[in-house]
Amino acid sequence: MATSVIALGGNAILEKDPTDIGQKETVNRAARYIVEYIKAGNKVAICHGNGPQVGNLLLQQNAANSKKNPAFRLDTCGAMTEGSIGYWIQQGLDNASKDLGQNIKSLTVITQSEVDKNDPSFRSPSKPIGPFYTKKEVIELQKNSNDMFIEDAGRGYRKVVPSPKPIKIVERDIIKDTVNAGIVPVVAGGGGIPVIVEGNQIKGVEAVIDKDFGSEKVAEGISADNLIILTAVDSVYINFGQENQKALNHITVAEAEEYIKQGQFAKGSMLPKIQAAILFVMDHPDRKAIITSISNLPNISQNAGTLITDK
Ligand SMILES: Nc1ncnc2c1ncn2[C@@H]1O[C@H](COP(=O)(O)OP(=O)(O)O)[C@@H](O)[C@H]1O
Ligand SMILES: NC(=O)OP(=O)(O)O
Repeated sequence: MATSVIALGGNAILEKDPTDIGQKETVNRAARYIVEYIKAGNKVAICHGNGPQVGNLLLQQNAANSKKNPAFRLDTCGAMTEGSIGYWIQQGLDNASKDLGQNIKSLTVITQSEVDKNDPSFRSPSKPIGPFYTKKEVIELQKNSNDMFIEDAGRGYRKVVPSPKPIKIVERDIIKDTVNAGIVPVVAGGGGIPVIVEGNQIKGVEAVIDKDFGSEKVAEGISADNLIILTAVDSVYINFGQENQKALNHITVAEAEEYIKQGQFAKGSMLPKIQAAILFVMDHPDRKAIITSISNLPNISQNAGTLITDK
């Protein structure tokens, strides 16, 4: 029985409809595919992104900010998205499981990821969160705030926040026990809540971890065979968005590194997925990383999506 970490992208969850109902519909669709995947004989841990969701939540917090009802900080907002998206995924799995005659049990682990307080990303925000804006809207927004924005993979501008690399998952042992007990854990949402360790104390920090790196850490921690990253595109492309774009069916670590050098993968979107895939499969000929869309999950055994292997 193979063990897979399946990571659902935040933008893939909030593809069109930003309401909770709309996002739940996408999650329900994904949950059905995941239940089918488990039914076919796979053990699974589920991770998810939170970029759009945590950014939107922060906007809601700030819009209502007052002395009596102060806005929460980013680490707490991250925890809130682990709860809300975990709830959507658990409910989706429960309902799909009943529909498909399975007895799948799942549970959400509010997960913390330890980061280095000196991580260079604290000085150089790079993680896009929240909605996409036009250049004109950004100029307006910057009149009243110090927020930083970047252009995100040809889709518009987004606010960026620090995104330190996860060093280790605080709850890694319990996650492994859960998988071994045959329960599907929903873990490391948004890459895990970023925390630093001071002495024997853990403390939240204001940042958003890239869920691709968080998922990779989970995959390492549970000795997974496969890291499956589900996003809004069916495949990874070279010359993405241009007339001559070409889908990549299978690449090795060496080829992926060459494409990175050529700048083929956008920072903050496709690049971390490829980097996480490389980290996972490098020097592990038995491991596979697959990047594809949610709707392609049923087709990955027929070579859908982009497969990344060591050699
Ligand atoms: N080379 C590339 N191949 C495919 N997609 C790319 C590439 N470069 C950038 N992208 C963009 O990256 C997006 C995936 O990143 P992102 O939206 O951050 O993912 P997530 O679903 O994890 O939130 C794709 O939907 C696509 O718009
Ligand atoms: N935290 C995170 O990486 O979220 P996305 O997958 O939504 O970018």
